[in-house]
Amino acid sequence: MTTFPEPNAPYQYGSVAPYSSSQSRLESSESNIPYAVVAHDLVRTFGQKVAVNHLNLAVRQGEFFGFLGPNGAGKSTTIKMLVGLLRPTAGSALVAGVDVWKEPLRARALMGVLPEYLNLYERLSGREFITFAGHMYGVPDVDVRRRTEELLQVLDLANDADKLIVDYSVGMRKKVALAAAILHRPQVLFLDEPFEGIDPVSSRVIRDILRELTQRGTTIFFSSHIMEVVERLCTRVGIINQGVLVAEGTLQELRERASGDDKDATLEDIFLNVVGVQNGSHNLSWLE
Ligand SMILES: Nc1ncnc2c1ncn2[C@@H]1O[C@H](COP(=O)(O)OP(=O)(O)OP(=O)(O)O)[C@@H](O)[C@H]1O
Repeated sequence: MTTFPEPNAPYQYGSVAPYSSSQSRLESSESNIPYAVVAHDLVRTFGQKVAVNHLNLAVRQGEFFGFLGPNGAGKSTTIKMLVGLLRPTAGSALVAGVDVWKEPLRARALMGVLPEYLNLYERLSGREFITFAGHMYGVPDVDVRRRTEELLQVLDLANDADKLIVDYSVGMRKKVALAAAILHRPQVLFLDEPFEGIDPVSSRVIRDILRELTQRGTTIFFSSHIMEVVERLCTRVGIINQGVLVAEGTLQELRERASGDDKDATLEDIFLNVVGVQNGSHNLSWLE
């Protein structure tokens, strides 16, 4: 039996041992696996628009968590609040037991982030950028050099490693940003649409790297519109719609809740069901 909070129910701290510096992580009362990401009643408004509406979520260490939702649902806004890029209007966020907004530097050291819009140093080469990121995280120089070369190799960037990032393609930019996000072996990795603009070969390589990271204890929290990838990789999925977390669980749990008897329902079926999209209801009158 899981102890995850119900979607959008206020997160119960009573079910989680309080964090203390000596404990260095959150632990649930029923399981010894600590929570790696906790969103507690997160709210973000932009003027009148409520982009994220009292979102409660808890992801355990080592989970591969897929965060889904239609365009404009609030995925990126949530991720930005979780990683310290966008201050919540209300609520709090913990990463590896550290309050992201109270101890931002400590929290940032524990995470890797691939944001939606990549803000890269355009006048650095790919190799320089990855190396710079490693040094920023305090990784020893010898490890930075070895890991940078390996990452360039496996991500098929070696031949372009000395080219300036300004001349990189969309996919190359994403790969170099991913390399920079994982080089310091973060405890928690946040990826906003990591597979967008990525070719099938690199996509396979990235999937393998991400799987290996989770097998070695890294928690991955990622958003994607590519259902097959989410279905293949994720141990658990959350679906957000209009700022509200409308479903959350393993694929099996979501299938049972959203599709009833349909044991063969795909994640796409479940997603469309949960966000309330009807088949064939979007005809263009002027095409008739
Ligand atoms: N800086 C901002 N100023 C005003 N409104 C914003 C801002 N950022 C996001 N929003 C609004 O908040 C809502 C959620 O946006 P968000 O980018 O989080 O959605 P998303 O789920 O990531 O969408 P997509 O899948 O299209 O990337 C949208 O209505 C968007 O217009």
